[in-house]
Amino acid sequence: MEKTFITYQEALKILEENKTSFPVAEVSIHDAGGLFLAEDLVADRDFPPYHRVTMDGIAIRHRTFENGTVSFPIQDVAPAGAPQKTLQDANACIEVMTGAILPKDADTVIRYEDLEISNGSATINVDAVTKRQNIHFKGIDITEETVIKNAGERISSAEINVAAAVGKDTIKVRRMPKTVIVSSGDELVDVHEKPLAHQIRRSNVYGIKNTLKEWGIPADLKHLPDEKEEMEKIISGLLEAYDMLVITGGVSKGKFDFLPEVLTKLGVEKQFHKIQQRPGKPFWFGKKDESTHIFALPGNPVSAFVCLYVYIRFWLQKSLEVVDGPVYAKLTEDVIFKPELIFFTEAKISYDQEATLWATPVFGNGSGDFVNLVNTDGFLVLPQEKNLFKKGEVYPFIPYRMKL
Ligand SMILES: Nc1nc2c(c(=O)[nH]1)N[C@H]1C(S)=C(S)[C@@H](COP(=O)(O)OP(=O)(O)OC[C@H]3O[C@@H](n4cnc5c(N)ncnc54)[C@H](O)[C@@H]3O)O[C@H]1N2
Ligand code: MOO
Repeated sequence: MEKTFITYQEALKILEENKTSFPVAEVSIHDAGGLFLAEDLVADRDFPPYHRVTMDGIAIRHRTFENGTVSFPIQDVAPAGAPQKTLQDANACIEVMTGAILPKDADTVIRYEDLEISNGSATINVDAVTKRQNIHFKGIDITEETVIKNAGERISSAEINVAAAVGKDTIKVRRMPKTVIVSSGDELVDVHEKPLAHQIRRSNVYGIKNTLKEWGIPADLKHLPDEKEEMEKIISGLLEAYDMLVITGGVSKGKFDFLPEVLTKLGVEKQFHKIQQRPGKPFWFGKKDESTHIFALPGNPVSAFVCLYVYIRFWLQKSLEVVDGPVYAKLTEDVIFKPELIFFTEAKISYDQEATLWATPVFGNGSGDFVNLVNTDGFLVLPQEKNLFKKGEVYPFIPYRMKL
């Protein structure tokens, strides 16, 4: 019976065929972290832009030292932030500070720790002084007009540093989809409410919202009742207002699982419904007018989590043209899984001293047991074609936890 559902690979193929491209927006450097570059970051000058002194001390001409001079009268002081000085006399020195421009006609810097300073002279008290030491030479890191980071890459703090250094107070980025996360089900009350005996809090959407935030996508939250007309009215408005709808619950076979029917009625074209997998089988994906993408995740929190990290992440990566190879981990123990489904196993990871990543399955009580997610780090992808997965075998691993 499962065969009427599509496979994991087929689902990925359909998602890729339905990738979109996000428009370009210009944002302040303060808000660009985590977003994707829509322009190259280019060096506006050499890095470093001048011969930069890297130690506090004196600058000399090395030839003079080579010829036997160890005491140098101090001609001047060059602080960081002052225009370049010139070493007027080859037998003299200039005191230089870290970050200063190397004085003209000097070629070597000796740090204060290797000097004796008295009566306006610096005496070198070490034998070894290498020509050009303690200087970060102009353009050695990168030269003017070189692309430092290509468009398409994600902006981390390292790219923010570079953007600031090249004078970009605004950065062109991909504008992420305007997103709403929608819960459904009359058993759900909001986080600040006290649930009655037959109710639970709608926890799911808060976790999904946080994940999307980590991916650079702020999202609004909405709730749908299990009532067809009301559901239709609300979703119709959301389809107008948002680029991406992430809905949880109401996609299975229950008497109140109206969602697929309502979406179809509102002109959303179904691309697939149900995948040969556990958990997350009832996952539904569709789009409206090429512009609005709708991901209806199963209500069970672990299933929703799996579909978010496996499929929504994949669709976003394809839409942003992110190239991201899989992470692999080794099983610490045998796993037997009989159903002919791909199995996304909750697992905890650890590294051993050979730098091998190990994954230990931590089985909770099914896809409703979201407390178990607190004890794990991601999902091990155990393929459909096998039933026995042996200790030491390597499988793709999809992490959901960032480790510092
Ligand atoms: N006869 C069948 N029943 C079910 C099937 C099936 O194939 N045939 N599939 C099962 C599977 S697998 C899943 S997964 C669930 C998915 O059902 P729905 O997507 O319709 O989700 P709901 O029924 O609305 O909710 C399931 C479960 O999750 C809780 N939930 C829902 N939303 C939230 C939320 N925002 N925060 C926390 N918890 C939430 C809800 O209370 C239910 O307990 O269907 C199986 N049934
Ligand atoms: O496969 Mo459904 O996704 O529980 O548990």
